[in-house]
Amino acid sequence: MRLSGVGKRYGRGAPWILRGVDLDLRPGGLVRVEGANGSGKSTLLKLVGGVEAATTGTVAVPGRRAYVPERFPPALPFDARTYLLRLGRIHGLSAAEAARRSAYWLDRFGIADRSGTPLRRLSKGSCQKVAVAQALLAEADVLLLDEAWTGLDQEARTLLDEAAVERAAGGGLVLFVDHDPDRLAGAATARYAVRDGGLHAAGPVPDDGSAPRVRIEVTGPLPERLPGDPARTALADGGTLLDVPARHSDALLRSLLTGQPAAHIRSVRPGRSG
Ligand SMILES: Nc1ncnc2c1ncn2[C@@H]1O[C@H](COP(=O)(O)OP(=O)(O)OP(=O)(O)O)[C@@H](O)[C@H]1O
Repeated sequence: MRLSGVGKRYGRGAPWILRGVDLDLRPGGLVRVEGANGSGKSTLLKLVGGVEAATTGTVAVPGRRAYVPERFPPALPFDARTYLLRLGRIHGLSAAEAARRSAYWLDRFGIADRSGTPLRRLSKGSCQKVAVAQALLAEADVLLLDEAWTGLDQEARTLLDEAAVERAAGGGLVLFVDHDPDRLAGAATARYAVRDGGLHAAGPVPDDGSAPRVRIEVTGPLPERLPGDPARTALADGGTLLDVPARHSDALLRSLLTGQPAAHIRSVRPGRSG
């Protein structure tokens, strides 16, 4: 994904919100965007998401994009299931796949019993779950989360944390804004700050090898891609030893347990640090 010389203002004569922004991000990144209120974080995500057009410069984002806006319009004339099905179709899924993924995320967020409720009658928290679900079901190449955790209960926040990590580990690029400075702190691969219309690298999050790791011994066939991109060592008895940073271990274990066919997990142990 690449932004080149991007500027944005909302109308002729209006102040520039962003100017001369260059950004080059690779798949697999989990990127935090920070900045003061009104600095232009949402504007940046909207440009990447194709929701707003750049005033100057070019925005090149390959693949499928999914976006959770800061504010979800609650007055949409759909129930949750119909809305997710439609969004799934817009994301390019077949009707059957859209239905399968909609049901999966409604269930994961614990609102399957409200799938037929009109969105305007759902609580704010449930509505936010639907807003998040529509983006997750896309399994997008670029996932944009604009304060998507706000309004979610703790369980749903954790689920979204894991889903974001999984998307990045699965080769997606995730950009997120959140007021909690610790949001995905252990998992983020880079941070950028929007300031005075410019985008400034706030430093890559160091992975100096000193982070705790987890070792998982499995048997059975493994997919090519796994959350956390674990190091793999073939064992003499045909099993495989997977070694991942601990922050990816939940996502990895879930993926192993829910894979088709599910892998057989023989042991899970703390690994080396440093
Ligand atoms: N559709 C719009 N029309 C006019 N001005 C807008 C529009 N959207 C945003 N702005 C203005 O652009 C500036 C940046 O807004 P933006 O929402 O991108 O900032 P932000 O960093 O995400 O802010 P916050 O942290 O408060 O959500 C603000 O001054 C805002 O008023």
